[in-house]
Amino acid sequence: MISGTALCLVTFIAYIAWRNARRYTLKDIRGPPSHSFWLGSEKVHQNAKQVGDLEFQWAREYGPTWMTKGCLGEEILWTADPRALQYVFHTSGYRFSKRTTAIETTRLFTGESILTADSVDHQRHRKIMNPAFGAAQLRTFLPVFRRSAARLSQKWKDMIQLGEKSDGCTINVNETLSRMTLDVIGEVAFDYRFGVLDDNGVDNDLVQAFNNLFIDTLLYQSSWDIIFRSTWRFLPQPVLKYLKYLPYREYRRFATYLQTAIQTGRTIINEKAADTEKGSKDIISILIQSNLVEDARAQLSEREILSQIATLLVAGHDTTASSLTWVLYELSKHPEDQRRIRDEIKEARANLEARGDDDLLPNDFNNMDFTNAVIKEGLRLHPIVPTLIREADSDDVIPLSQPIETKSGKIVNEIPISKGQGITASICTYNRLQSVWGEDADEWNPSRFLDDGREKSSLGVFANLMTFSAGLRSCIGWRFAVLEMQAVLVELVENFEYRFPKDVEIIRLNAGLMTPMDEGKMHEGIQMPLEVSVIA
Ligand code: HEM
Repeated sequence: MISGTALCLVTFIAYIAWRNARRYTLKDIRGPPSHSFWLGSEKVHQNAKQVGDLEFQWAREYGPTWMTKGCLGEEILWTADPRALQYVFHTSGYRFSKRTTAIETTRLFTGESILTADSVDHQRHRKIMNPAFGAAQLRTFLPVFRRSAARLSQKWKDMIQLGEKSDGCTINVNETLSRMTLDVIGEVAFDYRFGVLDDNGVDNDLVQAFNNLFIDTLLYQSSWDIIFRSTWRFLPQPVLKYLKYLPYREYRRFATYLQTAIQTGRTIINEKAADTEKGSKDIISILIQSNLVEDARAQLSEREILSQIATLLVAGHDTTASSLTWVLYELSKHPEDQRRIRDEIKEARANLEARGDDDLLPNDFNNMDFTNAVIKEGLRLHPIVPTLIREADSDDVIPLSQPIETKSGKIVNEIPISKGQGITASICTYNRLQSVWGEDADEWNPSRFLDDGREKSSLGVFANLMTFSAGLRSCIGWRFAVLEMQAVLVELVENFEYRFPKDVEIIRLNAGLMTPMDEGKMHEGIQMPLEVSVIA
């Protein structure tokens, strides 16, 4: 028995060694030492005290492109180099696919969605979803953003009034922002009222299934799970289909969420079919209409449409809530920037009155230069998706804007790679490169975005940032997210003042998204306690 197991293990390792043998190796590229054959630097990276800390250190030591060892001796190319990122995410179209581990993990909680589709299939998803994210459509969502922000504002005022201190109280801003953005996505994406901000919807099955999903599944993965996931790229697709049945807690959590989202989606779609009079303008209704006008081969199947519901819930609410949370965190440390935003709001309101309009429109938000600079700076310093993982579909050459010195002392400005080469794009490092953002790249300085020179090279879909990714697979919801952030930030800065509490140490953890926690109270889960007081 033991010799049988040993034989299987030896054969498997020999197979991996054979798969790892490539035309081009990265052996000459510098990088941190590997900690073990089985885990390489993977666990050390995933369990780093703070998201980004190791990458920032590696980039300082080796330049913006380096190599680490992954599981089972694999070589992984890391890059934050602007030209390399432009090449992988933009110029090459679909030649750099998402890696199997990333796709199959995402499939566990979104099913056959836009996030897991590749190439021609992805184009089909994107074409049908695009109309729901256009500028005209977004304008119809703005009243929902404003209404929800006003409800959140009222909720905070009630909390402050009920609190012990009359001049303010400490609020875990991430928690209530997340509830608000969940209500928003329910309403604008499916015309569905979760009502979680008012506590009515907390018992909702979908809300329950989503609650802490990524903390329970992706934060502090076990060694065996990290190694197990790294073997997925060796497994044939028919075998990967069975991952969703694995009896482990993490896999059951994903499966329960997906099943619940699909069931809820079915109910929503049946209700829409029964009420054809309503003419709904939510994302799923638009998607269904745009699907109907496509010819049969280009249409999304019912299962694929249902999967978009699971996707929009995951991609479209905590992302914006976390990004806003980090902006408020920075503002709580920079009261002078809060005041500058308030001045800008006053000016915009005066213009509004002079025009005779009722409320701020997308253009008014776009004209608030400093407020937008604050949003961009928040997205730059705190990209909630800190890394993106890709794989070369064919042999290729990665161009670099910043040449690197190899172990043998050569200076190279391009790196030849073999088919199958894993590439990790370090978004958080790119967003802090001094060569792009200036010497104060590690510091909070929204004014950098008021200086036109900073945005001269253009990577990514927004403000030269990689926070929403770039190219064909960039975030479809980035305009949605920016408008929602503008509307909510204006409401929350106009009505409240923020201070960072004493004795709190916020750290950034990797739970799928970059997640804030209070170092002294990790057991309390996601935390961003800020002292909030009402502006009289
Ligand atoms: C500040 C908020 C947001 C950030 C930072 C963000 C970031 C990203 C990133 C980095 C990707 C690429 C993921 C990958 O390649 O694996 C992505 C994709 C995506 N995002 Fe966002 N996102 C945000 C908000 C939203 C919102 C509000 C929606 C929808 C309402 C949304 C829907 C999507 C979808 C559907 C995709 C998949 C696109 C595709 O594969 O073609 N996101 N997002």
